[in-house]
Amino acid sequence: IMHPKYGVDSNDPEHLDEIMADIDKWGIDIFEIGQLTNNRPMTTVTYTILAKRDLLRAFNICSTTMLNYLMTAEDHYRPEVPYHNGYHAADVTQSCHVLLSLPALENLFTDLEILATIFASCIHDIDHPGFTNNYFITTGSDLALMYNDESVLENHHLAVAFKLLQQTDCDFLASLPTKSRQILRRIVISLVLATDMNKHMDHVAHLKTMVEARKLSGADILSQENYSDRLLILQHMIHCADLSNPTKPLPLYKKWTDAIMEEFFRQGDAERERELDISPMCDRLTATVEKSQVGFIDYIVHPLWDTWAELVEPGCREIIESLEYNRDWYYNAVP
Ligand SMILES: COc1ccc(/C=N/OCC(=O)N2C[C@@H](C)O[C@@H](C)C2)cc1OC1CCCC1
Ligand SMILES: [Zn+2]
Repeated sequence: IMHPKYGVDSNDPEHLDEIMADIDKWGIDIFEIGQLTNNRPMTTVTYTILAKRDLLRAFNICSTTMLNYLMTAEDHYRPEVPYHNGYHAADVTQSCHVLLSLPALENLFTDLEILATIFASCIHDIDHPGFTNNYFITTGSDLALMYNDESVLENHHLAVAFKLLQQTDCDFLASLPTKSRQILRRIVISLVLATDMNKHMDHVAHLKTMVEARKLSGADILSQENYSDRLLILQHMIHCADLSNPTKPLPLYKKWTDAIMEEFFRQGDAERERELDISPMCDRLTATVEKSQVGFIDYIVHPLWDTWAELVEPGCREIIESLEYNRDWYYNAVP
């Protein structure tokens, strides 16, 4: 049977055509895609990317099954959560899609590794409750008990995503040979676990090591990477995509900031209510939004992206310029 062009119906197909023409570009308007697809940005973006990369055909994936899985997965993101919802999943998936196409990474990854990266991106925050790992650990939640305080949310996202494959007509991996399924599952697990912010410093440290190694070896391409280095590059990539909001066009970045701050403030409200210490940046009564973003960029996002940009030189020049422009904008906006 035939499906709509982007996998989902639209109230304005011509306008959706215009927006989706930018699917390979940094800075596509994910919010606009959601408005044109009745809040299905994740299904729309992921299906379009998999079809465009010919991965559905390469792995003999039935479109209907793929769409059943994606819509079911998107239904397991919580629309009432301001930031960690289907829009963020679509954003990280599309951002990884663009990074996978960087010239320095051309022909580096197998189709299975690319399928795994796109799949990991679209489910990496599934069923996110809108509170941080630390909140679940300090409140002694069942989730923290289940995962022994270690990457609590990330383990939960993985368990939910793989469990959904058992639903009727949702196992889009059914026709993959067992060996390929095992390899894909290994990669997806390592990529989603890599989105735990506690791993941030390890990402930056390893990226710096790889940049230095390339300077010493003089090799200008990453082709000779062995399997473990290739997997590490994919882990750094999804972490960069997860922290890419400050590198996007300012109008989009500001929407992401409003969303994450509302999510953090609701956590702060819950902590105040429960007479717990209010987490940093989560107190809506004392927060300094602009200053927090300058700090977020200076201490976390810029060090990460600057090192990534050096590794994939020169493919991320414009992205870094956008980040530095946005940093100055927030710096000047500090009251
Ligand atoms: C556009 O802004 C953001 C986009 C995305 C994120 C995502 N952060 O990672 C997930 C997360 O929940 N944590 C845990 C928290 C304790 O620390 C966080 C630095 C990371 C944070 C953003 O801004 C924060 C940081 C400064 C002001 C609010
Ligand atoms: Zn995320």
